[in-house]
Amino acid sequence: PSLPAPDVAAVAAVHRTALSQGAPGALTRIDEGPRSYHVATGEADTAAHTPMDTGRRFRVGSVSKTFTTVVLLQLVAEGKVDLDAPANRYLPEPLPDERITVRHLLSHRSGLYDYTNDMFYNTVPGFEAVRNKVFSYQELIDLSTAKPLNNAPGAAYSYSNTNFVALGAIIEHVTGTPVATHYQRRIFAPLRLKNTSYVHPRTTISGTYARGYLRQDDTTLPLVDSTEQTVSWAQSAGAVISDAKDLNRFFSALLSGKLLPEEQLREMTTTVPVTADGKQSYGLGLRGRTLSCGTTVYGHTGTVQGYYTYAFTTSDGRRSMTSLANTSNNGTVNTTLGATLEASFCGTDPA
Ligand SMILES: CC1(C)S[C@@H]2[C@H](NC(=O)CCCC[C@H](NC(=O)C[NH3+])C(=O)[O-])C(=O)N2[C@H]1C(=O)[O-]
Repeated sequence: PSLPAPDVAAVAAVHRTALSQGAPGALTRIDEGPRSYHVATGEADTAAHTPMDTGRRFRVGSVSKTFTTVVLLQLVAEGKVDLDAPANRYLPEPLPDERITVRHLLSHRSGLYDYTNDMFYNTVPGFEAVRNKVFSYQELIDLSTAKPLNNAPGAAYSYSNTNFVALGAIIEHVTGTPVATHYQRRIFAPLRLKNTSYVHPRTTISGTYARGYLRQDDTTLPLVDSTEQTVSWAQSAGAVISDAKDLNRFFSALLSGKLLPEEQLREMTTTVPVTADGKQSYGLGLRGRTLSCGTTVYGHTGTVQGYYTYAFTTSDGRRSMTSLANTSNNGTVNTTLGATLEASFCGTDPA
């Protein structure tokens, strides 16, 4: 069944609302076959007053988790990793509970505590303390395992960056190759994602990009330019840089079966509800969202200092949308930006 045409006017209205709530700028790009729709609002750089445009790169935050999942599931398809084996079989140092499996990590059911809860409790001081730091995977895992598990392995969904740091460690330990190389060889190059990179621990973004602006906890204070950072606190859980065209191409290729064999794609898209209304779900490194028009889209969201991202596609990969607002620590903006999904896939004014 064909989808209603995207409501570009409604996307622009969502952007205007996000700006009224504190975002310096926003962009949305929708791709469907040869057609693409572009909406850019506000500024990419508030000092230079550079207008936002949809071709700018940005930090994608936890959308990186889907890239990490693709690499891991390709290793599963190659017989190098067993989804239901203990994660400790593939790690250089053991997690505290042998019952944690690779699948638990991919589906946020391990119970591993999320160290960013403490790291960023005070938003700007926490960010400033780590923005130029370089962590090893083990240092981040140790921060997590200093705290008890949130739940027994497999007993509940509890989102944790630690899971995807551990998955990065597994990829590197099993293959002896850095995740950056896997991303490049397995995803970026084959899909010709020319504006997508993993440059950890370099702090700068090359090419043309949107600057990111972090709101302070005291919201009466000015935004903090958070563009340059190592993102070493996240790495395989959040350090990819991309743009809207590449993310649309990535999610479209993924859901249309170009990156994973059928069996692994089915594992990835087998989702479990994570909200009471059942409209939001999580599979393996992949979010599902069922929209008001009944369409379910698959992708991921991202929150990294200065950048909110939504990147989703239809179950057949035919229509993809990426939206960015270049601010963060502003939940109102994040929720507002999510309304581009309704406008892009249901073609209606968001309620
Ligand atoms: C589950 C999420 C929302 S959080 C997770 C990951 N991002 C982070 O863990 C960063 C958390 C601190 C970000 C910071 N906030 C504070 O410091 C608050 N004190 C800000 O807003 O820039 C990501 O990305 N994921 C999002 C996701 O998957 O959508």
